[in-house]
Amino acid sequence: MRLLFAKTKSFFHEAEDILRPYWQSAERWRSGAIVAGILALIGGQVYMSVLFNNWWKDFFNAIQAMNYADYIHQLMTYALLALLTFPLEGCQNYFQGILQLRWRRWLTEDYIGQWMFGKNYYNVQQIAGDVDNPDQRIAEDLRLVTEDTIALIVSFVHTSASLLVFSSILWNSPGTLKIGGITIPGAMLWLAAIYALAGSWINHLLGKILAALNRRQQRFEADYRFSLMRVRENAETISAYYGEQREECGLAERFAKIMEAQLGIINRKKIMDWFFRAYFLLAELLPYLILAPLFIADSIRLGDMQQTAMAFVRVRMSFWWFMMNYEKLAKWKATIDRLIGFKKAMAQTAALQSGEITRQQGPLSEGIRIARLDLWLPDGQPLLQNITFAIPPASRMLITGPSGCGKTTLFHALNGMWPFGCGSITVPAKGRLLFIPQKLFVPIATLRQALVYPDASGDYCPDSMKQTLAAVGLPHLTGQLDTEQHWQQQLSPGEQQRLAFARALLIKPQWLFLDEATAALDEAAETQLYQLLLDRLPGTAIISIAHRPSLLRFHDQQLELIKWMATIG
Ligand SMILES: Nc1ncnc2c1ncn2[C@@H]1O[C@H](COP(=O)(O)OP(=O)(O)OP(=O)(O)O)[C@@H](O)[C@H]1O
Repeated sequence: MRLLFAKTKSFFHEAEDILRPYWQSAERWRSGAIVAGILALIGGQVYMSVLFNNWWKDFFNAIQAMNYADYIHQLMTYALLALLTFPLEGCQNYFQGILQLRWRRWLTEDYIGQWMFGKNYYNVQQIAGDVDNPDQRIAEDLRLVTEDTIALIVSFVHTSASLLVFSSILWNSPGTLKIGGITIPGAMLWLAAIYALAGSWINHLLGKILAALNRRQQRFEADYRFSLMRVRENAETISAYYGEQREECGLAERFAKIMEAQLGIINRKKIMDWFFRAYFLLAELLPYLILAPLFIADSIRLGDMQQTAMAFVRVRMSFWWFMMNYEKLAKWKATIDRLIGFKKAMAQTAALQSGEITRQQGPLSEGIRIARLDLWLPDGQPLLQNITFAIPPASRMLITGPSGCGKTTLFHALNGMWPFGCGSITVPAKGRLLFIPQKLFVPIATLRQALVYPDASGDYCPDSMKQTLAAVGLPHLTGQLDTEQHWQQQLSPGEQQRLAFARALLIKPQWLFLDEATAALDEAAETQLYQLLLDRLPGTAIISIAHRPSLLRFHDQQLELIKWMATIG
């Protein structure tokens, strides 16, 4: 029990970290006003339900007295009450929706910011742990957490207010219970409370596994969606390998996991439904077991019996809140758990970034300097050791070495993307570094935007874009600057590499890092593109990773890496 209490306390503490920041943001006053509006509407609804409760008494008393005029009068009153009630709930739903929208927008901006900050979106993939599908956490979990938190709190407040009001009605109700000759005061209230709380507890025991089952299912759903997306993204390669059967098997395996998780949830819900049905059937009858004998003995009037029975239902339903919302609470907890995982992963990656590789800024004239740099794999195994070299402005360096020795990782370290290691990297405070990675990224956008990614296309002159495209061997694309396409799928790997050179020529960085940037091109094209770089960017330092010795003539230094150390030639 103590363990359960400690666990619950720590969960709510962590949940507070997810939910509180919005209510401390600049939006808190506006949203606070919306919350005040919702509370006022809830108050109005509870007040109306008390009026309705009184109406039931008067209505049945009119029937019992066989008073037709009063009966008609009660019907008119009902119509009036109904007219007043309708807008209250509609307005409350509207305000709830607006509040959810604002909260979700704020959280989404905050989470996207955290994800993008300090290359977290990349670094998070390097660390082990519970960091699956961050995209789902941002897109779906933030929607769910805002929707469900508001819905649960609003319904809890509504229920508590109803409980308070109807408890007092029930406490003063005429239903009495005698045990051993002793009259129990507020017997109907006790009965409603005990029955509902006992039911809620049994329901909790039956359903406590649901949170874990829901979490598992959400994870499998996200994995499945991601696999489908990968098939779409890599359609060409899969098709070239005739990989359909393998993909079908993979998708079927992932889908089977969803089925299995879903079945677990269905089975658990089935047991809970059986219990719920039996519980509900008895609950309907319960107030009349006490009130009907009193009515038959002529101790109470029909209207009093109906009013008490209605109040009994309201109190029972209020105590039942936990049971009614069990599944929603389980889903809400699963969502919060996933967001806590996301936050922890972001904190973990932020801690990695402040690792043992020191990055500092230096004067432009001294260029980039690397001193006593060791690089490790994420599990701590050494990759490269004691690397010291400098890249002066406008110099040309070729980095070679056997596959897997750590060339790309060295680039990642220079780019601030590899936190595992120690030593120091000094980068000039001024002057732009541009990295052209092995796997080029071409956004789904207009060619104009794709060409100068990540810069804004409006900063570049269309004529120079066209001229550069023609110079790198893509003259057929000059007329398509405003065409929006999935360029990565449409362009051949060689064309994508030409596009990367065009990007470098337009952006004109002071330091240009090329990671096997001509691997998909023939030697003639490679020569032409490198010559273009030397001619058009004479002030740019070019650092290339390549396997082909033919590139040596475009560079004046060679850094040869072998696993665990480096030699400069
Ligand atoms: N996130 C990671 N987790 C574990 N190991 C990694 C990770 N990233 C890279 N490695 C490993 O580090 C080693 C160096 O990889 P890197 O890509 O730097 O090699 P490379 O010299 O550029 O190879 P190539 O010439 O084939 O491109 C490889 O053995 C690779 O498997």
